[in-house]
Amino acid sequence: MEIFKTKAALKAFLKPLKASGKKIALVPTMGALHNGHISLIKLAQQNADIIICSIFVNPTQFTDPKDLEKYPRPIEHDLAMLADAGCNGVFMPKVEEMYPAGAHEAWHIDLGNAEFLLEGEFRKGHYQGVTQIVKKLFDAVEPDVAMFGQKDFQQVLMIKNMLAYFKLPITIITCPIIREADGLAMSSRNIHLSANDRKNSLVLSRSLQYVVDHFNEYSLSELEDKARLFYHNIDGVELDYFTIANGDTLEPAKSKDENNLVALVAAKVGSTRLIDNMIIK
Ligand SMILES: Nc1ncnc2c1ncn2[C@@H]1O[C@H](COP(=O)(O)OP(=O)(O)OP(=O)(O)O)[C@@H](O)[C@H]1O
Ligand SMILES: CC(C)(CO)[C@@H](O)C(=O)[O-]
Ligand code: BAL
Repeated sequence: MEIFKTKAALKAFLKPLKASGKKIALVPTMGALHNGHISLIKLAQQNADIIICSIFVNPTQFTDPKDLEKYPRPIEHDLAMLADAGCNGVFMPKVEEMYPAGAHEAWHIDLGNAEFLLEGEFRKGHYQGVTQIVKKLFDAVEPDVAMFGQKDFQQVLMIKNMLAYFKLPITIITCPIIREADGLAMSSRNIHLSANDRKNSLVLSRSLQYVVDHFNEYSLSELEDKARLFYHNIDGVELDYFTIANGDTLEPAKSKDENNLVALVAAKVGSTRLIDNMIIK
């Protein structure tokens, strides 16, 4: 497995591979890898010949400086996991490589109204930062396909909108959420959960599963009310939102007859903010 710290070195590696017709997949990550990330690598291997994983904790998408500072960075462990999974190359640039003029580089594109909903409401500007770095990663790799996890449901929508904005010829593949045996969605931030937080964290997947399982029994607002009740009286858990939304627009669902419905949740468990979702239909 090759390791690249500069765009130039990465491009030099990819050039002959592209010339010989190899299909390239990019798996963008912020590191602190777990089996959710490895599932993206495995799916990439089914869809391309050469897999590049990027590891970059992107400062411009963090709205909370403490969150950025304490983001886990176990790089040796990450490299071992990627080598084991058969990843071909790892791109791990420094901040200066991606933002030569500094991490305050200007960027603003129209991502549509969904930018301002849900995560966009709680992490203002987050998706401008995400699309800014993903565009830079796409420019560096020029992949045929790129893999993203459904766990960041809104992120996938925003990246597709960014692709449409720049008319980039890249196929986005959305990968299912990988969960711990008890239902908690794997996430790099789970490492921050105390033993008590870890127990409390199950409320996210349980409330989502409740809505999926009882979808035919109640109205949309009853389902949301019942799901939100799961969060009442749990010490140390603070619900940001629980919503049943249209999966294309992320606007609150108006009718149970809509085709593409998804339940999405974000909650603070102890001092760790977690997100999760389940597709209803
Ligand atoms: N449990 C999971 N199942 C499938 N894909 C996942 C999972 N967790 C993360 N991913 C995907 O991996 C990619 C990289 O995500 P990232 O490095 O931010 O990891 P993360 O675990 O989501 O961390 P965070 O704690 O920042 O949410 C994203 O496309 C994300 O959606
Ligand atoms: C896509 C991404 C790597 C951009 O920094 C990040 O938002 C993530 O890990 O989901
Ligand atoms: N996985 C999404 C990246 C973030 O939380 O900033």
